Amino acid sequence: MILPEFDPESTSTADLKPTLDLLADLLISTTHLAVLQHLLEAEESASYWVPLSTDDPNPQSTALALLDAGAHKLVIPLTLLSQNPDAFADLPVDRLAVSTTLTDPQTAHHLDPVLQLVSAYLVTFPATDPADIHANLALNHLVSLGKTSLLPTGGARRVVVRLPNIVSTPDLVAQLDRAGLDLLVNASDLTTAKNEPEKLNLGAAYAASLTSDRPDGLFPTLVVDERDVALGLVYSSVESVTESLRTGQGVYQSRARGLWHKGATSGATQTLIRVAVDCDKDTLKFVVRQHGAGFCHLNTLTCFGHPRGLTALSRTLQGRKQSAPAGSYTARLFSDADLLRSKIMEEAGELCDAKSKEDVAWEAADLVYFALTKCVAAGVSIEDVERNLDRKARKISRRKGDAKPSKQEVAPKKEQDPTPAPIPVASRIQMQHHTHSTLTPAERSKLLLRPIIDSADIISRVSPIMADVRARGDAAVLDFTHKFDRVRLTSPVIRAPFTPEAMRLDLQTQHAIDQAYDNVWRFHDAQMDRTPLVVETMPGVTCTRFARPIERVGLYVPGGTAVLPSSALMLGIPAKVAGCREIVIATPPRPDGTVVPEVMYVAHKVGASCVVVAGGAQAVAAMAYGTESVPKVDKICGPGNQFVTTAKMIAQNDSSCMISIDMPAGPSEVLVIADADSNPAYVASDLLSQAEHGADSQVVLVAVAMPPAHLAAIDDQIHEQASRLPRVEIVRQSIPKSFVLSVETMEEAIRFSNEYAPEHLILHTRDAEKLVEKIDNAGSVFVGEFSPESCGDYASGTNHTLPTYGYSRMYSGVNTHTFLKHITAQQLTPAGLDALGDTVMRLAEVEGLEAHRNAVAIRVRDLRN
Ligand SMILES: NC(=O)c1ccc[n+]([C@@H]2O[C@H](COP(=O)([O-])OP(=O)(O)OC[C@H]3O[C@@H](n4cnc5c(N)ncnc54)[C@H](O)[C@@H]3O)[C@@H](O)[C@H]2O)c1
Ligand SMILES: N[C@H](CO)Cc1c[nH]c[nH+]1
Repeated sequence: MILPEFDPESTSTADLKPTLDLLADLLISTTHLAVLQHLLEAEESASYWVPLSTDDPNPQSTALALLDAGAHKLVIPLTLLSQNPDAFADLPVDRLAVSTTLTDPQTAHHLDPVLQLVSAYLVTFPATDPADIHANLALNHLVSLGKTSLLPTGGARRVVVRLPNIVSTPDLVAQLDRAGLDLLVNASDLTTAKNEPEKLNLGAAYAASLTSDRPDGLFPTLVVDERDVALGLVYSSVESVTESLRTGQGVYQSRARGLWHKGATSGATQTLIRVAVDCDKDTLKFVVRQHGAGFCHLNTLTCFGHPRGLTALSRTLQGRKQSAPAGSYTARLFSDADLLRSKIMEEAGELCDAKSKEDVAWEAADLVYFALTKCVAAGVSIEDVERNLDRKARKISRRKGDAKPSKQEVAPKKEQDPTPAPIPVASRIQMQHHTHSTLTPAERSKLLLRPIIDSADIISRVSPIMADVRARGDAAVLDFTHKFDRVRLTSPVIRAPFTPEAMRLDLQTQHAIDQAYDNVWRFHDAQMDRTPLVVETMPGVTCTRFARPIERVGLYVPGGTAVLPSSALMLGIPAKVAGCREIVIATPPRPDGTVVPEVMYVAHKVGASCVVVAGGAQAVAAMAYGTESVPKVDKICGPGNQFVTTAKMIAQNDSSCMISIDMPAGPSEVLVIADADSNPAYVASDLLSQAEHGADSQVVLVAVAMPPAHLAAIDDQIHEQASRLPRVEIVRQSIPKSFVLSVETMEEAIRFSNEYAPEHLILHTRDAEKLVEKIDNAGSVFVGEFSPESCGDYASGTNHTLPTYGYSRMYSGVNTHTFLKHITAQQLTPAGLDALGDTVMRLAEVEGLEAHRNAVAIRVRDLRN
């Protein structure tokens, strides 16, 4: 067989790539990790062999990362493998190949010691004479290695040779094949075109390895769908294989009609997904995506009738999605996400409870039905799910597979693990890169946007929750807590005074909270408006403005993926400084139904009247409308996920509950401006500190006139630091959605940042303090390399509840004024009224408001008589 070699960084062979993918095995000739990563992520059906570089400083972890990312075979240079065979000894043999160049045939035996470690040899012979292939000592030795025993996982070792000084022809392929050797052919030497005789035709080269035991020389060809369901049996010829690869369609050899482009007349065409050959190379398998009524001329999917099982269910659901009658149960399932969610949860519960074989099969079938409905509703096919399973199966570093804490009814109390987390090995964690000068205006505008949230969908999920809490009060809050937080509580409220046990902390934590409290208090206390504003606008006319606290405030402290006692400080302190009469704190429960002692301690310090043990929209609704036990408040403040933020917005617009909110404070973001003076490790650490908040966090690096090596150092730091984080799985989701923007000047950087209006802005630049006056939009600015955002997040004094999504253009972050309202007053003396009277009366006349005019006229008349 041939093994094509493809260079992803060369544009000249890019057009051939989709065809090469059809042949399954493909050697990718780059050791550029980011490029490999990108290819592996996009891979749908091919099997990539990827090389490991001899220069790799940590080949063992790169090997694991590449295999986890989906590489089918890792090609390790012989020097690397021989130096440290133990480093690769635990990796699966069927996923490893060894590569070497043999200038001296005598050195072929150097390959012997690694025999047990690999399932393939990739050997380059720079000086092989084609006439001498069989006589060649080294090749013969390789042939014998290839025939050495079966692999532990089944299958045979492959021996692939690269003969750079020999022109590749179908005859050469056939000759090598008979000796048990495969030929490596560079993609630039291959073609699918009919009129490029100087190149090797891919179809002819592929077919050269086939043998036929039929008098007509045809090859029986099994046609299957992507799930390997047999659609029918046909025949192929060299010509039809060539044509099929050229067109990417199912093309066969009809014994009656010659070359047969399947579906050309019926419309039931096939997209070719993969071609494979059986173990003795006399039968082909074509994996196709079948279009139209089906493969069979009788309009059934297969020549053996209609499909069964998952294929049948998937097709039925696809059909129903197109045509289920409005109002039918299936149509409701497709359109009502909550109904479908409840069914999936219900069936999952029933499956867990099932005992007998029959019951388990019955309940599993029900669950699969609703799970597949969810897939079809989301445009996901059963083939997509199987591809996903296959990808997961290729991962070799396994997760422990414990249930997530939020999915356990009652989780044991977390113990602090004294050993540092091991470095999780997986694919490279990397931000996208853009260059400002090459962006079109549309591309630039797109970078200014945040990941889109389907607000209509979230509103439709949050509104029923809020309505239910409004109607059923505590009972609804408890039900939603059970549903979303998996905890069955008896009361949603813990009232002050809180018990010492509930607030018990170790001394170090208590000291840290106390110090943060003092700094945040100092900064917010300084913001307090204690002295009324008094202005005599004209003699005898005195206007004043004075502040009063908002009486009752509700503070939301997030607790979904991380519990944030720091948010309790950031909200509770300004509320207390402002003098709010009632402070209510809401936060989701832990799996055991309690609230973390750190939040309880802060609640106590700020004088909260109670802690509402609920999260999400139900907590917001409880504080907005009030329930039997949750006090109704006048204003709700605090950050949270999309459910929390949407609930706050809905409540604010519902005049029946009369509340206000602080601002939309959604998923955390940071924009870092860094220049060539910056420290790559510091820059990366700041970006990661926000990327770890949630999968929807967005972090941006604006790199000013930064040399490529400096940028690469930041990239490397991001990967290295991220790989060590306990929340690496979250970072893995947020970092690829985030981006680096290279700009040439500081002016461009500031302009972009002001338009982006980040929640946090960090300046890693020379003379950073001089830039501050140029900042027009940002929630909070961190100036210079020794001012990490973490200080503001916890303890320096500024507030961390800040506007996201670009709302820093018009909103301030939480501050003491958030909890105050301002009342104005005025007092006029007789002389003042006499002096101002005519102006007011004239303006009232202009507006046609006679009673307004009269209220002044009646007094002025007295004063002037
Ligand atoms: N902008 C800021 O100032 C700031 C500050 C701190 C945190 N944050 C952000 O706050 C967010 C906190 O989010 P979180 O999820 O960790 O905690 P959270 O407390 O905001 O939300 C958790 C709650 O969401 C509810 N929920 C979960 N899934 C649901 C579903 N499918 N339907 C309805 N409700 C559901 C549950 O009741 C759960 O208790 C993060 O995005 C973080 O970045 C922002
Ligand atoms: N960075 C968050 C504001 O977006 C606040 C926070 C809390 N804990 C840690 N950080």
